[in-house]
Formats: sequence, structure tokens, C-alpha cells
Amino acid sequence: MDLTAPKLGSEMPGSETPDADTRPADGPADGPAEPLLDARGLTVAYGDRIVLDGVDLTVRPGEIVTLIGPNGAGKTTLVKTVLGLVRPQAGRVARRAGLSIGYMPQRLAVDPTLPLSVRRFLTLWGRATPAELDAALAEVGAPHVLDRAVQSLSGGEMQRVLLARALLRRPDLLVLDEPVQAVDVHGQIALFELIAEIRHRRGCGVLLVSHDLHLVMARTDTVICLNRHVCCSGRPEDVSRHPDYVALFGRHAEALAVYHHLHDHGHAADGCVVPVGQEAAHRHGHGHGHGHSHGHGHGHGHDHHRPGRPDAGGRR
Ligand SMILES: Nc1ncnc2c1ncn2[C@@H]1O[C@H](COP(=O)(O)OP(=O)(O)OP(=O)(O)O)[C@@H](O)[C@H]1O
Repeated sequence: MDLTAPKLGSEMPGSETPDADTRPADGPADGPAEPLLDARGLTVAYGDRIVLDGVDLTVRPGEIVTLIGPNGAGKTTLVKTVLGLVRPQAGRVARRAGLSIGYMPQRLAVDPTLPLSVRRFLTLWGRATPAELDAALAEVGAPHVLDRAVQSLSGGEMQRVLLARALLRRPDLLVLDEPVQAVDVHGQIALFELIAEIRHRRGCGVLLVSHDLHLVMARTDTVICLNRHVCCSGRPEDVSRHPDYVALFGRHAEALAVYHHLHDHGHAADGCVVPVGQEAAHRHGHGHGHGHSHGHGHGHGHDHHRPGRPDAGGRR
């Protein structure tokens, strides 16, 4: 089984990293305003290839921050870095003292020949009473799967079990790496709504990775568009009233939001930053250099070069 789960709070690896200051967040103890997580100037390279370049990220209690970006943009690397699982070459990650993190990893490979019930799976990494297991599965809307084999679960049921596993840690911060993968579109909406409910009920912060932002809950507070560096960031737009949206999602349209990209630059095929409009000149037949959100044919708000909201951040 390949499942990476960080240890809690200050025990997380990386805190001893000499180049990366990963001490607990300091500053005034002003309750909810104190960040759970505050990362500044993170630079990560695999070998001599830089995959994150000067990235900032802050998550506060009760806040949902959504990371979006194309394949290979560095989303998972950023998550692993703020969790202390990857050491940055430069930058610092400050976590609130005693921070408890519930992590739902992007990938989980379970040996199909291994007899493993959900009950057993949920207690592999820590103790939980039967009542706690019941409560966690009830909270994620999957009370019926406790004695099922993990391998028999549907994609949506598996994601809910992984979410329950994260909740068993009583997290201050939920970190969810592509929580809706392998789930159909209606199941995705239901999962986003569930995550928003959990945030409200528990008041925890949520760091969410989405491969792309077609569907994201209206209550996502901050969107960070990553492509090796932070391309743009800001608050998501309200639901588009585009007829295709309403027709496709019906009553769920209210739960959807779109984000208007406000890039002041483009990317060549190798990910390098180029001026807006010159992407093609740097592409030379390599296909889409940027790769996310554009040209999907949805017609709903991925508005690459349009002037946008004044409160949304530009490139940082
Ligand atoms: N352990 C590693 N060693 C070398 N390169 C890696 C390693 N992990 C990731 N990479 C590379 O770093 C880049 C960023 O990967 P990462 O998984 O962070 O991107 P991502 O945005 O999460 O992508 P995806 O949307 O496809 O999951 C990719 O080019 C990837 O191939």
C-alpha cells in the first residue's frame, strides 16, 4: 500500500531542515486571524529542475484555499512541502503551534489481493473506537461501508472513506489532494458540498488541490493558480448564469463557482514565463503550453486575458 500520511503538527519531517525555517507560526494570538499555515518563497527542485519557484501560501482557520493548475504544475509538490514531506531549497513554512493535519493523499494503491475492511483500514494509522469510526463515516455520508472490503468500494465511497480517515485525526487543517478524482460530476458536487459543510461544522481550514477548476464550491475563499509559480490568485467568481451551466447541473448550479484567470503572462511549452500573446511563438508545435482551463469549450469563466475583479491578485 502506498499511502503517505504526515505526522501531526510539529512532529512533521522537515522541521529540522536547515534551509527551510518550518517553525510554528508566530505573531499576535488573535484567534481566528492567526494562520494555520503560512508558507513564503518556497522553491523546490528535483535534481536541477525547479518545480516550485518562490511560492507563497497561507491558510487560516475556517478558510478554504483551492490550488489549481495543469498537470505537473507542482500542486502535489507544494502540498507535500507545506506538510513537511518534501524539503524546499529555499523559503519557509510556518505552522501554528500544535497544528493537527488531516491529509487525504492523491493516490492510494491497495493490493487487490489483500483482505482489508474499511474498519481495519481506518485504524491502520491510529486508534479509533467503534463509536468514533461510526461517527466519522456518518459525517462523510458513508455509514454503510464499515464492514465492506476497501477494494469493493466505488470511487466516491473510497474518497469518503479517505476523508473519514483524515477526520479521525480531529484536524485543524484538512489537506485534500484531488478529493474528487474518480468520481462522476454529480458525486463531485456532493463531495465539494460535504467538504464545505465539514469546514463550517468544525471550523477547520481546508487546503484543496484541484486538477482544474471546472467545479468548485461557491464557498471556496481563495483560489491559487499554480504553474511552477503562482500565476494568479484571488476569490472565485460567483456562479455563472450561463445557460449551459444551469442546463448541465440544474439545482446544483448554485454550488458551483468559476474563477477568472488574471494572468499577466503566458507559459511556453517548457513552463517558462513568456509575455501574453507570445506563447505560440515559444511553442513551435509542442501543443498547449499552459494546458489548463483554456479551450475546454465550457464557455464559463476561464477568461484568460479579460480584465477582471479588482480584488483578485495578479501574478505574485
Ligand atoms: N519525486 C520526484 N522526483 C522527480 N520529479 C518529480 C517528483 N515528484 C514530482 N516530480 C515532478 O515535479 C513536477 C511537479 O509534479 P507534481 O506532482 O507536484 O505536479 P501536480 O501539479 O500535482 O501534477 P498533477 O496535476 O499531474 O497531479 C512534475 O514535472 C513531476 O514529474
